[in-house]
Amino acid sequence: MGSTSDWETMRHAARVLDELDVPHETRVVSAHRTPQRLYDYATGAADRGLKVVIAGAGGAAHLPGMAASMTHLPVLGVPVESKALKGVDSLYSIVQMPGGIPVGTLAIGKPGAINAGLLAAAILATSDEALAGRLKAWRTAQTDSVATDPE
Ligand SMILES: Nc1c(C(=O)O)ncn1[C@@H]1O[C@H](COP(=O)(O)O)[C@@H](O)[C@H]1O
Repeated sequence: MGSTSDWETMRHAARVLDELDVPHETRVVSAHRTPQRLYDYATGAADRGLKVVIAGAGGAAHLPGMAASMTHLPVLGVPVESKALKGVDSLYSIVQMPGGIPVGTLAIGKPGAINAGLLAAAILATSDEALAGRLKAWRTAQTDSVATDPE
């Protein structure tokens, strides 16, 4: 994520990964404030064994796109809700990538972070049957938790 202030949003992605028992790491890396850290992180990600990158940032959210430009790993972008423009700026910054460098862009804020965790797990589950089973169980539990009556 681009800032420690994004953690309130991005912790929901980490929580989902915890629930699915998917090993992961969390880092603050900013294209703007720590460009060398971003370069080192993105160019070294695949060699370190990472399989998917979730990048959350707000405002002029260049982090996901810049990360995607420096790794062939799938990059999922989460637009963090900004104060001034409610995250529409973040969304547009992340989603409008030029053809050739994809970022899989999720919804603004908490739902996007949750879904980034689930989508990362789904990507990993294509080559991990045990994880696929845990993902199915997670979805079943969610279905079972939805009340039929609003009261
Ligand atoms: N969008 C980016 C990038 C980046 O794209 O590299 N680095 C920081 N930021 C964003 O700036 C917002 C405000 O950050 P502060 O709260 O630290 O001032 C955060 O949402 C962060 O993601």
